[in-house]
Amino acid sequence: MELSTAMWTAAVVGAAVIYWFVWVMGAAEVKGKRAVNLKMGSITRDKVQDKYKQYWSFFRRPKEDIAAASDGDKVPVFVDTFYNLVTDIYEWGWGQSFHFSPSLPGRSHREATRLHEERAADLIAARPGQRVVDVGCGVGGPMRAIAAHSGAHVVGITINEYQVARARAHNRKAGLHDRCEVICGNFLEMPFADASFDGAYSIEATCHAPRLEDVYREVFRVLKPGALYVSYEWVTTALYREDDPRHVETIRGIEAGNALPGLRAQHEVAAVARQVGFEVVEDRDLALLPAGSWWTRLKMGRIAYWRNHLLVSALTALRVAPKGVVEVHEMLYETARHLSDGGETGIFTPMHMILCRKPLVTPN
Ligand SMILES: C=C(CC[C@@H](C)[C@H]1CC[C@H]2C3=CC[C@H]4[C@H](C)[C@@H](O)CC[C@]4(C)[C@H]3CC[C@]12C)C(C)C
Ligand SMILES: C[S@@+](CC[C@H](N)C(=O)[O-])C[C@H]1O[C@@H](n2cnc3c(N)ncnc32)[C@H](O)[C@@H]1O
Repeated sequence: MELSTAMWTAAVVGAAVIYWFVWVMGAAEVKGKRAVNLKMGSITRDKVQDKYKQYWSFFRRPKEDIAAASDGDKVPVFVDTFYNLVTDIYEWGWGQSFHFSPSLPGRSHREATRLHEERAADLIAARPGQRVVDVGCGVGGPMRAIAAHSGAHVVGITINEYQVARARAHNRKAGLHDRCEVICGNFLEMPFADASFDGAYSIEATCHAPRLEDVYREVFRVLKPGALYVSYEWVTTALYREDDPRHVETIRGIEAGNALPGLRAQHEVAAVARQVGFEVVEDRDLALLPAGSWWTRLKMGRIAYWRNHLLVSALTALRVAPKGVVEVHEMLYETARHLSDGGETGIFTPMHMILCRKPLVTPN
């Protein structure tokens, strides 16, 4: 074979391999987001690396420092930065629902995710004609599943402007835009009138609040008397020991890689709900047996994470993805390891469920 023919053949084969690697192997978990389209939310390309560094130096500190009054107020700003950095990577590698669910034998991750969301809708007895608030809605995976399942009108709130745009685009595409609304705002000061909702839910979102009572008090305020609220909380369990360095490393790793100002203990959740005025109807960990383990999906994804790492490194070298994406991806890889350690040891759960009711009459 002539040299030029060999070179052309190599070029064509190389291009085919890159195409296969990026567009076929690197296909989004849920069609729509691909590696070549990774944006970093509303951060401009040249600022991604700096924003990541700022994020990391804020959240890698011990929770006592983050919780200090002055820095506690900065948490929502850094949570917003976090979601600018990770939203596209989450959609690309996980899908439109940014949460875990118990694995179900014979069912796909997508089905298990949907059933976990529908369970929230059933717990608050959401039904057609009702107005329900999704506290910390992400790009709206749960909102669409819940609106479709229950027939209720869902209003989602997220601190991140980029997620609002993504959620609205997905709602329109799913034909659910007349029943799913999304607004940008802080769930610690919701822009909603008192007693304006028939129900509320939050899925793996209130863990970003520096003080759980602040978000629960807001949910209480916007609910009508008698209305139900369900939350899936990220907490440490009774098996967590502060004097075990491996436990501490796992929990610190989970906090730093997920923009958390400090995980709460499982037993604190119901006490906070009562403190703001709720009646606690049910309070239990949905991860406990007979539930299938939620962390197997993370462990099974390891080969895909390596492929993704090579892909983001190549795209950064080619200047398709902005500088900083590789670091963000590495942080997520690390956090996935801490999360599955937390699940396997049983010291952490992302699905402690609390179901509360706002009393018909609120005592003075
Ligand atoms: C509720 C929260 C988010 C929970 C999960 C949706 C995400 C937690 C860790 C994330 C991921 C870790 C590894 C990534 C992988 C390296 C990459 O190649 C593809 C995306 C990941 C799988 C990513 C997906 C989302 C998570 C599972 C928190 C923030 C309160
Ligand atoms: C892990 S995501 C979960 C999203 C969604 N519940 C889901 O399961 O797909 C957490 C969400 O909480 C939102 N959030 C965190 N802090 C917030 C705040 N102070 N105000 C409003 N939204 C907030 C984030 O923007 C994000 O949308």
